Amino acid sequence: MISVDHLTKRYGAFTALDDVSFEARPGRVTGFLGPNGAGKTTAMRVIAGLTPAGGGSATVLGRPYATLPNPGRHVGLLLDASAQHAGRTGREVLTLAAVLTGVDRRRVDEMVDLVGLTSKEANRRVRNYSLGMRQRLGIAHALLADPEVLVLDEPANGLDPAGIRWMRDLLRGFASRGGTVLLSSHLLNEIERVADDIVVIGNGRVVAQGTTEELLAGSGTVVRSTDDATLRRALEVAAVGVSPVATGGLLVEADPEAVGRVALRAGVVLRELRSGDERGLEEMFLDLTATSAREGVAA
Ligand SMILES: Nc1ncnc2c1ncn2[C@@H]1O[C@H](COP(=O)(O)OP(=O)(O)OP(=O)(O)O)[C@@H](O)[C@H]1O
Repeated sequence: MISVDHLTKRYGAFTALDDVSFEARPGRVTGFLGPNGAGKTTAMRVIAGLTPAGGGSATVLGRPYATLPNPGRHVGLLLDASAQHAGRTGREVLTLAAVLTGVDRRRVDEMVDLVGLTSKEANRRVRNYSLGMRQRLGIAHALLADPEVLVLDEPANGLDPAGIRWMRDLLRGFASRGGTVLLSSHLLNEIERVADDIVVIGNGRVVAQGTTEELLAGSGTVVRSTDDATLRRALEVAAVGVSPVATGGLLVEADPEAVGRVALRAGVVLRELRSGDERGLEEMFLDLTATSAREGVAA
């Protein structure tokens, strides 16, 4: 369990975190979303005791991280995949961490295998690792002591599609065994697929939070047909809210079955019919952070 309670953080006159409160619960993956500079890393650093809070508090397993006995055994951190000593091999990084946290060294090989690094790669110096390999090493490091809590800042960054899927399964498995996962990401679709709960942050403030289901509810149906104009008129006659999608097709405020029935009555052939969830989070994310997004500011 991670509890963040009315957290504030200022750098001079700049407010990086403004009264941020949320929880990441055991048995669940909590996705932490926000545009560049929103405050995600700052919040995670405060949670991990690396940056002092200006006000409010952050606790992990009921206590401030710094007061946990042997915190490395309880909390796996991946905050900066490039922070590992570049001159050490991956295996040395993990062995040193095992010694420091009192973990059986045999875990090192297990973790190397688990994250998909070959033995040869594990014996290579970290300075010669690709970004994806650094992330894999960082995940191995975070999991080494078999912690109850994972705090991961952009762990999918640099992973290839197979790696992203692997990490998704790994995090789901970790949570299903009762673990707590807090992960930040810009990959909205990825968060949508992996997270049970979502916290959206913009300009240092929490702008939305809830279960993924709650946040995506009511995101409607996306439909494409051979005659969108006719379908649109038929939907409007049926008093259903409908708007065009920039990339083609229509977004309809009704479930897929209702849309399919209207299309059937109108004699329109459908080419695509799906729940709007997939684009829902992106729309929500862009809407909620519109005032803080750089592109919005520049426009
Ligand atoms: N040590 C610092 N001194 C001054 N400002 C800082 C410091 N650390 C972070 N900031 C500022 O706080 C804000 C939040 O930064 P943070 O790194 O938490 O954002 P983020 O949401 O993780 O962004 P990104 O997605 O780009 O990594 C930014 O405007 C950043 O410039």
